[in-house]
Formats: sequence, structure tokens, C-alpha cells
Amino acid sequence: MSKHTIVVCDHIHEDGLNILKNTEDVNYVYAADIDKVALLDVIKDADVAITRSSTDVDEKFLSAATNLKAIIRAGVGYDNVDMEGCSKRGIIAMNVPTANTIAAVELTMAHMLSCMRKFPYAHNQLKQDRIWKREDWYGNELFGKKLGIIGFGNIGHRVGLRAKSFEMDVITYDPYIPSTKATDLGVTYTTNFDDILDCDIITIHTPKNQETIDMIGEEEIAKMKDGVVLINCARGGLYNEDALYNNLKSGKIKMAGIDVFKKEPATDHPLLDLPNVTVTAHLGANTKESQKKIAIQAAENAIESARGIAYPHALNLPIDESKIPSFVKPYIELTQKMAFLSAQLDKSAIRSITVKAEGEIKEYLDSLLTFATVGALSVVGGDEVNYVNAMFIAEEKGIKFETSEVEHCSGYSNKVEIRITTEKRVNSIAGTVFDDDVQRIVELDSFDFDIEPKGKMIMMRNNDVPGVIGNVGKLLGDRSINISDFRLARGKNKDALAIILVDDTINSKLLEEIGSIQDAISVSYAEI
Ligand SMILES: NC(=O)C1=CN([C@@H]2O[C@H](COP(=O)(O)OP(=O)(O)OC[C@H]3O[C@@H](n4cnc5c(N)ncnc54)[C@H](O)[C@@H]3O)[C@@H](O)[C@H]2O)C=CC1
Ligand SMILES: O=C(O)C(=O)COP(=O)(O)O
Repeated sequence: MSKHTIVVCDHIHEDGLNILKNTEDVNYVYAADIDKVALLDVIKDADVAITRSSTDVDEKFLSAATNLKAIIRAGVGYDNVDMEGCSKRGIIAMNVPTANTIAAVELTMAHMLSCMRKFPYAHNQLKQDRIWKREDWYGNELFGKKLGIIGFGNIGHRVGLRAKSFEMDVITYDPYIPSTKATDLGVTYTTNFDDILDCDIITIHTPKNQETIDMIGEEEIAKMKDGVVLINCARGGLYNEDALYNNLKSGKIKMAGIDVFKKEPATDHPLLDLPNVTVTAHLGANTKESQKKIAIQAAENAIESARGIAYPHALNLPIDESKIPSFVKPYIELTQKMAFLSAQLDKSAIRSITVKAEGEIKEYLDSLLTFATVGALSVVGGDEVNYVNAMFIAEEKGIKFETSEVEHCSGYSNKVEIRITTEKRVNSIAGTVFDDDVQRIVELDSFDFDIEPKGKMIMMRNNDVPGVIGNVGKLLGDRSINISDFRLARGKNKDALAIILVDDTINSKLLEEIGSIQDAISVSYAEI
């Protein structure tokens, strides 16, 4: 039995490890305790890797992981995964998005309470210094304070719910949600970021990306109330770390609760020297409950993706398969097959790929274009081309793309047409699907057909004169090639196109012989 190598790069719960260990077709490699340089050697054999935030999936990692088909980020944030690098290599990246939500929510509340009561400092005074000095520790209450939440997703909205139970006045800024998601929970929704800056406590729960890096800097802090409290249990760098340090030092920010740092591990970070921070070492997801759930999901997803069965929570697929209506799937398959066939007919360099569609299917033109590109590039690229990397590969080759919606006029309920322009000519092919899943090619180079996209096909263009069919039949018979189907379409210019399905592979010598039959104009061969 061939085994799939799954490398676990970071610490995950043993329940996940046990699933991997006990799966017969998995070669399980535990690499969480080796350093990241040694990991580069181990990762070269991996079909699938499981990582957390401690492993950067960067150029070095990806260049070493030459066999990698999928990567599972066992958590939410994937800002340490080079997504473009994965896509270019056809590696499907997935995360495990909701399994650690509660852990991160509760750590956020812990930091908030800890900041309000300076909990670690009060704790240390008694425990380490053995001093009983209650007058040093007059804290503040959450009750009645205004809490600003930036990012109202899985974690942010649950922080809001919990803050409401502390009778806080909660307001959120998240331009990507409907306002009712907040207002239904009794949370004020704002599109004015300054409303957040006016809060007593601010907590951030967005992903880390170009839009959110340094979202809070000197300018924003200057607008805040004196004595504001800031919490960050999302990602280091969402609050500009220099601005955070300077304003904690000046006392403009009273306290900050920080779980995450721009560069981790952060054992000598300047923030650690300040007397008004509560810090944790990126522990947001570190509850046994969350880690158990994540590890089980990560292990199961790793096995499914290694077997090529499913890619749950894939992050870099051009389409979300679960959201595609069932009628679209056969069109996607047909489009890939037609492009694969068409690109075989003329193997010169492709300059452009155009996909046209009519009927309801035209809503899915972008997906159809991706699959047409996979089909066309697979002729030369084989299995290395997939729907994650096809567009990248095509762009690198300088191939141009076009899509267009066509007025409904062919009589078919839906029709997809692909035009592949090469250095030599334009190849066009069109198809439709009958009775939900009967795929048919209905046009080839403007000749009408009705043929299944399957099998070994000789395409012969010839002058429409008597004797050609007989001659080609005889030649194939003489070479012991059985014809399983023969379709003929007549053109407008006294020409005809035959699609001849055969049982055996046709080599280039025989193809040349067919091409030299009298009145043959051109001949090509393709297999689907
Ligand atoms: N400290 C830790 O160990 C953990 C940290 N995290 C981090 O917490 C953050 C939030 O995670 P989830 O709530 O699960 O993600 P999510 O995807 O459910 O929510 C993110 C929210 O941020 C919003 N958003 C995106 N860009 C925004 C912008 N420019 N301004 C305002 N809102 C914006 C989105 O619309 C979405 O509602 C992520 O950065 C994640 O990596 C998650 C789990 C554990
Ligand atoms: O899920 C996330 O985004 C986290 O930050 C948790 O990261 P971790 O898996 O604990 O390295």
C-alpha cells in the first residue's frame, strides 16, 4: 500500500497525533521538537504538513518541501503562510478556523480583567515580594466602560457578548459585516473608526493583512482618551509596536494586554520591560479543549487532503466547491476536458484562452476560465498543473485571458465555448450538458457535432468529396486499428470535419499517413 507522508511541524494535541499514528496509509513524522533548519530536511518528503504559528511557511520552507500537496494551518491566522508561494506550486493551504475561538475569547477577557486590576503585579507583590499593601492596588471596573471592538468575527463578536454580561457599553467597527450582526446583539455598529478611538478599552480581532497592519499607530493613539486600555490577542503589529511602547511609557495608554508580538518568540521585547503591560506568550489558542478540537480536525483534514478526497477550509482555491450549485459541476468538468482536447490539436505555444458562456452558466465564467486553463496547460504540464496554480503558471507564460457572456441564442439551455489561440491558429470548441450530467461536445472549429468528450480521437479535416471516408477506414483497417465511432460534419466551404474514435493509440507516423490521404486537409489526434 502506498503511504502518504504527513509531517507535524508544531506541537498539536496527542489526540490528533494518535489519529495520524493509527491510520494505515499514513507515514506519520513528528517534527515539532526539531529546530526549523533541521525541519527543512524532514519536510522534503512530506505530502502534507501540519503547522501552527511557530513555523513560517515561507520561501525556504516551500522550496524544501518539493513533494508537498497540502498544508494545514492548525489554527485561524495564516499570515505566516506564503499563500502566493503555495498557489504557484499548486499546494492547497487550509486552516482550522473556529476550533480555538473560545480559547482566544476567554484569553481576551482575562487580559481585560487583568489590565483593569493590574493582576500580575498585585500577584507578584504578594507572592514574590511577600508584601501586603492593599492601598497599592486600586483598580478599575469593566462595568459601565465603553469597549471598542475592531473586527466582529468569530472571536470579536463573542468578546462583545461577554463584555455585555459585564454591563459594558460595546461598540464595534467591522466594515465587512452587516450592521445587524452587531445590533442584534445589542452592540453599537459604527463605520466611523474615530468612534472606536473614543473608547475606554479597545480590543482588536482582525486578521493580519496589508489593511490591518499598524491599524493603530501614533496618530490614532493621539486621538484616544488619556488612560485608555488596549488589548491585542489577535496578531502582533496590528498595533504599531513602537507607538504602543512610547504611549505606554508616557502613560497615555494606562495598560495594555498583549498576547501576540510582531516577531515571536519575543523574550527580549521592549514591551516586557514596562510596568503597565500584562503579557502572555501567544497563548490565545492554548486551552486543552481548543487544542484537542484543532488537532483532531487538523489530522482528519490532513488525511483527507493526502488522499485527495477533500480540502476542508481551503484558503487558496479559486472557487469554493461547496458553494457551487450541482448543475455547474458537469460544466466545469466538460470545460477542462474540452480545453485539454483542444490544446492537443495544435501543440504550439498558447497565446490566449477565451471562454464564452451562455445561459445560467455564464455566472460562473471565472471558474470555467480557471478549469479551461487547467485543461489547456495539462497537455504539457500533466499532473503538475491544478486549479490552484494554473492561472499563475499561465500568467508566467504570458498567456492572456478573456471571458465573455453570450446572448442566449444557440437553443441549448447552457453552452460553453473555449477558444485557444496559439502561435499557429485559433482552436475553438463548444459543449453543453444534457439531462443534468450528459456532457457533449457540440462544436469543433465551427463544425456541429454531438459527441462525448471521451476516448482516443482522430480529427480529420478534408475536402467534401467522395471516397475520403472509405480511404481512411481502409488505412486504419490495414493497420489493425478498430474504429469505435465515426462522426462527420459538413462545412459551408465544401469541406468536412470527421471525428474518428479509435480503440488504439495513434502514433505520429500513422497520423502522417492519414494526413497524406488524398483530399485530407489536416489531421490531428487527441486523447481524453
Ligand atoms: N492569540 C491567538 O492565539 C489567536 C489569535 N487569533 C487571531 O484572532 C484574529 C481574529 O480571528 P477570528 O475572529 O477567528 O477571525 P474571523 O475571520 O472570524 O474574524 C475577523 C473579522 O475581522 C474583520 N475585519 C477584517 N478586516 C478588517 C478591517 N480592516 N477592519 C475591521 N474589521 C476587519 C472581518 O470582517 C471579520 O469579521 C485573527 O487575527 C486570528 O489569527 C485567533 C485565534 C487564536
Ligand atoms: O489560530 C490562530 O490564529 C492563532 O494565533 C493560534 O496560533 P497557534 O496555533 O497557537 O500557534
